[in-house]
Amino acid sequence: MRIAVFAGDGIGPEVTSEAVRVLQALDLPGLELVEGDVGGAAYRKHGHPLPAETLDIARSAEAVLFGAVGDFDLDHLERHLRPEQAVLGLRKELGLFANLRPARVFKGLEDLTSLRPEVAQTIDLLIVRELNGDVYFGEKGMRTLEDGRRQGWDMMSYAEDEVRRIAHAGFKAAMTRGKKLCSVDKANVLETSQLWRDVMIEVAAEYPEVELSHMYVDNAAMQLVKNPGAFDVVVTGNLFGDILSDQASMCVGSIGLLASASLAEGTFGLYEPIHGSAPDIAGKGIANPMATILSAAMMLRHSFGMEAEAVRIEDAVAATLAAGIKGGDLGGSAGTKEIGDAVLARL
Ligand SMILES: NC(=O)c1ccc[n+]([C@@H]2O[C@H](COP(=O)([O-])OP(=O)(O)OC[C@H]3O[C@@H](n4cnc5c(N)ncnc54)[C@H](O)[C@@H]3O)[C@@H](O)[C@H]2O)c1
Ligand SMILES: CC(C)[C@H](C(=O)O)[C@@H](O)C(=O)O
Ligand SMILES: [Mg+2]
Repeated sequence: MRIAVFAGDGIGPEVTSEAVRVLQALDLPGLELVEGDVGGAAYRKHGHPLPAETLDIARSAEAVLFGAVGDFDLDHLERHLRPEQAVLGLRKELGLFANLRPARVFKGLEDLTSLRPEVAQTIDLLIVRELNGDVYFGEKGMRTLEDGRRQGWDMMSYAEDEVRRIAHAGFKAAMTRGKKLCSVDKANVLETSQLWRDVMIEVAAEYPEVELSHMYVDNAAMQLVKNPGAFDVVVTGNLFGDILSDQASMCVGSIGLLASASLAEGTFGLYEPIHGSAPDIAGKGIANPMATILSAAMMLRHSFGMEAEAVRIEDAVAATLAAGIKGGDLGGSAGTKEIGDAVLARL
């Protein structure tokens, strides 16, 4: 079990080390952890946010555990040298096109979300976010017009095959859950979304048991807080999925709880919390490591087929929360390591 560990910037190393402690506590056969530099930390050391040796480590591993990247002090750099390019580069280079972001309410947190408890407790959804295309990876640029105004642009596009493979990921996920798939787009305005919708309808023919619906992203943002229990699996593009998943995190209590898996075809995957490097709380030992610990559980399930071990971790996190051990993000006072200790004790 060769796992690359890329802790990154800000709270990345703090939350990643708790997830590593959890993996080590499980006595996994042949567990080998290989660290690599990413993000601002890698830029400062190697002059690049995703050095070739880091990419090599990722390619030599069966899975990657990723913390977070981002460093506001490096925002002046050219875009290709900024810390965020590490995660974007890994997603692209490793063909990680399917990003699974589950959100459900843990027992004991119903009163702590941004929703009314009776609404919050209905949530159990999965966002399947396309991760290799959209406006993220289209041609982009900045220029000065003749009249001196600056203009920036980012090309939004999807090719049919890119939509088709994420559609299959969405339908397959729905088959393992409530058999409801809501495709979120902006087809009333965007050609990209019209193609997206057409392909979703085409692929639906291969999954007759799954009920496919379509929703515009603005309505989806509203329904996510009004009636989130109506969603089972949501499949959407890169940008919409980024935004909706942060929103979903507050519907279940905190961004410190949402894990994710970024998957290629096959079993390889990169696993990371959906949150960033949180510079405002970095170095204080107060970040919630649960999203990263839950990402490690997703890794055991998807990349190593270790369902029982994944459930053990998820149950230990749930039991920790049920015991009232919470970080500041959930109105509690437990620090990063204390939360890690509590999860370990319950393992
Ligand atoms: N995948 C990634 O590596 C990733 C994801 C998102 C943002 N970023 C980067 O992170 C940097 C900061 O971005 P941002 O502030 O917009 O988003 P963020 O997710 O880092 O933080 C948003 C807010 O949530 C809080 N928060 C986040 N994670 C938390 C945790 N585990 N426990 C408690 N509180 C937590 C932060 O303190 C902050 O107030 C930027 O450079 C951004 O580009 C990276
Ligand atoms: C850091 C950034 C590039 C990234 C994204 O937009 O995908 C982040 O917000 C995420 O959700 O993983
Ligand atoms: Mg995001």
